[in-house]
Amino acid sequence: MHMYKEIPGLHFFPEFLSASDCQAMLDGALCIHKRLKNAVSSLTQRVDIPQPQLVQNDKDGLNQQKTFSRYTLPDHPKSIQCEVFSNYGGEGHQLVYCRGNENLPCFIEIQLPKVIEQLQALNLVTENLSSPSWRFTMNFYHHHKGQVAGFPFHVDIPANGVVTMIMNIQREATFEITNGQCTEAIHLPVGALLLLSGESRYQWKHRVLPTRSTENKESKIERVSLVLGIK
Ligand SMILES: O=C(O)CCC(=O)C(=O)O
Ligand SMILES: [Fe+2]
Repeated sequence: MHMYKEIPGLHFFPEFLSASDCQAMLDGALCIHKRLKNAVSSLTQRVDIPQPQLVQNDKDGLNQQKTFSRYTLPDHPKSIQCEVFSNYGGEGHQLVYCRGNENLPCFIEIQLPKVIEQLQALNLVTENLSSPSWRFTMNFYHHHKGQVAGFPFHVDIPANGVVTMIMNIQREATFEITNGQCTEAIHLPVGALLLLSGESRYQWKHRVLPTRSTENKESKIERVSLVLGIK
């Protein structure tokens, strides 16, 4: 594990997931993506998602007005609900949000024991996290104008939980985190887990840089990241 002493609450595990875990999770996420494409939304609406104060005045930060569509999907043996935001962080970035334990896809449920064990080892599972409520985000970054889309500077919204955990499962990326005075770039290999808690989660903002693509197919999904939030 790596810690950055100037960034309290950030824990970095470059080799948390095996190649086969990553592949299984990528297959699971792409399978859900495919089902979403063929499904009919039960609701489409505009919402205001106020961004945390720290980033509210950023001119290239996230737009607070969002449009999302809600879907119910089969995920054997249950069915799950999710909300789909196209172009969440900008063009080419699609965010799929599953709120609550009942809406966790099976492919991520089976990874939870390992994640919980890690949280316990870090002493992050305190009393109010002992029966956690999970949030799960799938980020699909598409090929857009010669690049793999990124995610501009933001602070994860409070609703996403007190600890957020990013799993990098398809392709490497550069993650950047800053508090205005200090900026750290962290290279995320495939299989990495980056855990944000405390100050790093609330007082620092982060982003993922777009990267040059090696492909040439507009709209192809080139990077998937999965984010678990616990509350
Ligand atoms: O894709 C990533 O690596 C980061 C995603 C992220 O910051 C988020 O979902 O809030
Ligand atoms: Fe984030």
